[in-house]
Amino acid sequence: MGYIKSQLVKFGIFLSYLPKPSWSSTALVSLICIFVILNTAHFRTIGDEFISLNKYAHDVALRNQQVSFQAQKVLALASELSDQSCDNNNLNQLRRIRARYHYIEDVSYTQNNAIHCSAVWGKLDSPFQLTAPDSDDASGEGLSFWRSADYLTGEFEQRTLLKIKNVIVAISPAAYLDINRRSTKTGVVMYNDNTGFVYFTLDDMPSDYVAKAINHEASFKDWLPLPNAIITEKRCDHSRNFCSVAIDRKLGLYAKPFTYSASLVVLGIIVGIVLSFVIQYRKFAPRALLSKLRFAIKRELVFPLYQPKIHLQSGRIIGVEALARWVDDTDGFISPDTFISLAEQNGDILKLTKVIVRKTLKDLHTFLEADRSLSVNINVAASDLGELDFFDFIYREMSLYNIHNNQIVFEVTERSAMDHDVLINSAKRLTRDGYKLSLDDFGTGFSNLSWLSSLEPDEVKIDMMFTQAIGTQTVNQITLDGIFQLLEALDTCAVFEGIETEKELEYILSRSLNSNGQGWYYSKAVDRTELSRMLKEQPYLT
Ligand SMILES: Nc1nc2c(ncn2[C@@H]2O[C@H](COP(=O)(O)O[C@H]3[C@@H](O)[C@H](n4cnc5c(=O)[nH]c(N)nc54)O[C@@H]3COP(=O)(O)O)[C@@H](O)[C@H]2O)c(=O)[nH]1
Repeated sequence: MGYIKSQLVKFGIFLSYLPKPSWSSTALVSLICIFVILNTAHFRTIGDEFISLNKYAHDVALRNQQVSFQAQKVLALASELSDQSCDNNNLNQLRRIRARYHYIEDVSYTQNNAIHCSAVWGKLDSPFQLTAPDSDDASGEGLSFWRSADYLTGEFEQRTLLKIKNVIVAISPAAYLDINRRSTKTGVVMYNDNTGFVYFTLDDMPSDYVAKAINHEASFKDWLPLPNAIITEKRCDHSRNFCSVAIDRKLGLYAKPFTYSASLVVLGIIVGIVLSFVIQYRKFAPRALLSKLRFAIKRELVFPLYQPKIHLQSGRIIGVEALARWVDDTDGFISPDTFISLAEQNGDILKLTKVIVRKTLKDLHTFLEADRSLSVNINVAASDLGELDFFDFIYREMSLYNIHNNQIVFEVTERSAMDHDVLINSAKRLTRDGYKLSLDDFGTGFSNLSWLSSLEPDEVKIDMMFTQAIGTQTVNQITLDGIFQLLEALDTCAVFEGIETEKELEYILSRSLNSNGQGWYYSKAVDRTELSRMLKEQPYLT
């Protein structure tokens, strides 16, 4: 119990962190979900109903053929008998005929619609007078038809009767009983296609639906969730003008118990609420991260780690690159690619740069003051350089320490578009003040030859995609060879980023002895304490 309770509390805390959707949007999304779920269930049910009605109509039509065949056969055989005297011999003949056709309950002889004898009831003491038939000669075969006539069976028992000449057959009441109709709300009308005369109806066929069933034309409207919609399946034997039409009333959800629809509504509400939370989360998660980032910048919770920059031939650590890191209380480590872009896109990058610059100078000033050949690369977004405040800030921070300006290398990362002239003027101002300039990600989209000629950087950083292409026989490898040639012609220091293997290091050294590099082959970014140890030990010296 205690465990469940604590999990519930945790779940409650988790929910409280989620961005809450408004009531109106939740209601709207829930309504849409209810609509979709109800309609989907409705269409599925109607689809099933169509299938089962089709089968039912087919079975009834087949049975009609069998019943009609048997009735005609019995009528013909009985009328062909030479002896129609109703004596025992004649009755036994009738019984033998009837026994062969199980959809026929009885066969009898009449005179003027008065029955004198039948296979089941034998010779009657006095003739049994039938009511007038419902239809005479409806099929043009001299046929009389009673839908439901009082028959010999007794009071309250009616039979469907067919008569040709003086012979009457009574259709067995069980003739259609075994047809499976899967739904209690389906029924059948059997009628004459020519005259519209209704022979009889089966199953659930209210009288006010008879005409509707006969006249119904199938259309897409049958699928609409309307309370009075019906679907029908018609089968006709045109040689006899005989049709049967099966009808299903109360379609889709109208056929289901109220609790079924109610549970779908509840499901729609639940799905709607969950969906609203998901939508809200998707919509506001970046905003939530941004507000957390702003909080982290304000509280100076972002911090730098330092990746050593090595002179590749000697293995000496000649500098470091300050790389921003952010570990959020709830989300944990957030990649700089994510939060730097977020800060750039939302106008917070300068504030972030300032935190990193302030912390870097504070962390490293003793190392920089102790070794004047040591430098630190600090990433600045191009947009930072367009801000006047940036220069005042740098001036103020640098004045706190005895660091030479030429020990600071500003690495210009060009992610957002920036006015070319503003960037060039700012870069010139930095170099005039004695700072060094590094062009980051050289060889990629924003950092290309045009920037190289206009910014005149002290250092170019060759993007790690070229380093990692070494030995791959790819376009990047070919481009890298071109970059080596370019570097030979220029008096610019090159730093190869992302060196991960000895093979990469050897290749770079084989092409350019004086290059610098950094990468996981040497070290990932480390904190001040680890850096201090590395600077003292110089572990990569060859
Ligand atoms: N404007 C600012 N941009 C910054 C700052 N801090 C970082 N960044 C930029 O964010 C990008 C991602 O940085 P990060 O995840 O820190 O990745 C750096 C290194 O960790 C990574 N690296 C270094 N060596 C290797 C290696 O051998 N293999 C490998 N797969 N990755 C390696 O490369 C990133 C350093 O990139 P670069 O700056 O181009 O030298 C990145 O673009 C940063 O620039 C900041 O304070 N401000």
